[in-house]
Amino acid sequence: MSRQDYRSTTFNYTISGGTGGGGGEGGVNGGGGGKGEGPTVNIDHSTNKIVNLGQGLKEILEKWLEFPPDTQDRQYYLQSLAHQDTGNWLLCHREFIRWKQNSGSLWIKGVSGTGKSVLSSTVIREIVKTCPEQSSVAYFYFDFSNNRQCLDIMVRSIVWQLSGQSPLPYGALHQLYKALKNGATKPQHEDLLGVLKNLLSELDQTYIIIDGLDECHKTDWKHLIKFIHNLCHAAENRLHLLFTAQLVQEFEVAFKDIASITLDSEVSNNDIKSFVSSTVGGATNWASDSKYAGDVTEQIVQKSNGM
Ligand SMILES: Nc1ncnc2c1ncn2[C@@H]1O[C@H](COP(=O)(O)OP(=O)(O)OP(=O)(O)O)[C@@H](O)[C@H]1O
Repeated sequence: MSRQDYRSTTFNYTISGGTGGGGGEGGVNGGGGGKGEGPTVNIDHSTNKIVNLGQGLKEILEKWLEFPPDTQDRQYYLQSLAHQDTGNWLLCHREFIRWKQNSGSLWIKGVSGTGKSVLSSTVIREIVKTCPEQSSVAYFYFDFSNNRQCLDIMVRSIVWQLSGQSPLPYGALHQLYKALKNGATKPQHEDLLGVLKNLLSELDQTYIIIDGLDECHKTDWKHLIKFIHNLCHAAENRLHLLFTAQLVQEFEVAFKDIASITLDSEVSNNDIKSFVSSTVGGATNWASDSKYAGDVTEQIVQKSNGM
């Protein structure tokens, strides 16, 4: 359903689970209990956005999904590492521009340490900054250090982020919550995939960026590959999916038909040079002397071999 269709639709919400009213005045028999009231949802009909989830529908759904991480912490951290202007080569790359402007998938691949995660954060910054207001963005960093290595956590996080950007925020998720006995049952992988497909069909241009597929638990790889393939074929024409991963055989085989950019020493040398030359220039020893700085930078860049 498009945004336009929502404008002419009336939504009836039945929400259970509110708090009962206070007890009545004590008498010989005690007073009657107050009237229970469910959480209220207010919809701004000019935008069809939920403006107030009343007594915590959003919180109820978030808890039901076991608090999906939004990984903004990782985004901020990686952007703090990115040396100024590094990654610009990618933003100007023909394949990247094609991906940004047209729906489809793009795989950024490279061995460990070639800067895939930092580049992902640059891509996310670029998309958030430059894409039209009606587009939606969700991202996830698989990450050993934060124990974010499960496919299930990634799916919950992406569903949660996109739910908040839907024309009817959290509507599809709330439907699922109701269908699963008002949250008595936890959603299965397939349930969440159904919500994700709904979201993708109702959202305008949607950008999903997933960093570090190889950092997902290997036991989940089979399902992860299936998930990526499903996304590639869902919601024709409106999903832009970018993911990064090391060059492992399983991914090479599974994603052989997906457009890709390989990070090798050739493409990353300019970024490395920019970083090394600013570090050498700021050194407090002989290396920063203009007589030697150029040579020192060249030697380090050569020895770094793209990492
Ligand atoms: N653009 C950059 N500016 C400054 N430092 C960078 C940049 N890119 C990478 N680095 C440095 O290199 C390190 C490794 O980068 P990153 O984690 O992005 O690589 P990766 O390819 O994702 O590695 P892995 O596959 O092992 O996860 C970073 O922690 C950072 O110190």
